[in-house]
Amino acid sequence: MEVYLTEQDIRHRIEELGREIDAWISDDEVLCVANLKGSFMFFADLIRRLKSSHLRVDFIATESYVGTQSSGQVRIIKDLQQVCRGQKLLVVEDIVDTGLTLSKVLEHFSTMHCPSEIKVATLLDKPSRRKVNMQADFVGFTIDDAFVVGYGLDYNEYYRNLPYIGILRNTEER
Ligand SMILES: O=P(O)(O)OC[C@H]1O[C@H](OP(=O)(O)OP(=O)(O)O)[C@H](O)[C@@H]1O
Ligand code: HPA
Ligand SMILES: [Mg+2]
Repeated sequence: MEVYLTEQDIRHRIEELGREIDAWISDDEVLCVANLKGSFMFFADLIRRLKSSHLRVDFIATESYVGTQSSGQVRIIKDLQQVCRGQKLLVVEDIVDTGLTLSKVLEHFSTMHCPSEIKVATLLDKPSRRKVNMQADFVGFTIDDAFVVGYGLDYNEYYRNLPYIGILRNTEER
């Protein structure tokens, strides 16, 4: 496995992102939402950098990938526990690739919930593979077109436990 982003690279960037996101939250109430499963590690590390005392967390889950390919059908398999009303909402993603997942998630929040403002934080952005025009507000790293795993990201559910982000060159690797 080729290492693409080390634990230290990730930690340093999250400290910077935390400061940017704190400035946006200001003194307002915020609901931070992890889109599972991929974002669980980033989410845990990011929110512990945030200083707000008006911060709550919740989780949604989506599914669309088989192997290295998006099926094109994004299913929301878990929603928030409560309706989000009149507060800032931060969606936390591990990666924006084709943009299909983020598009579905934002549409879901704007139709089923009513936050005062929505922003998106993603650890990784792969703009070369976009199928829909989507842009996150807070981006950790803009990456090239390669299938990455680790730090929450999977290939057929494996590799999520790696503490770094690696490039899976050969899908026969495991
Ligand atoms: O921009 P896209 O091309 O839609 O890809 C990005 C999404 O795909 C992955 O989720 P996946 O569907 O694999 O579920 P998982 O988080 O459980 O791995 C990843 O965690 C993002 O949520
Ligand atoms: O590069 C990726 N790696 C893992 N999961 C993903 N989901 C979308 N893109 C990726
Ligand atoms: Mg996945």
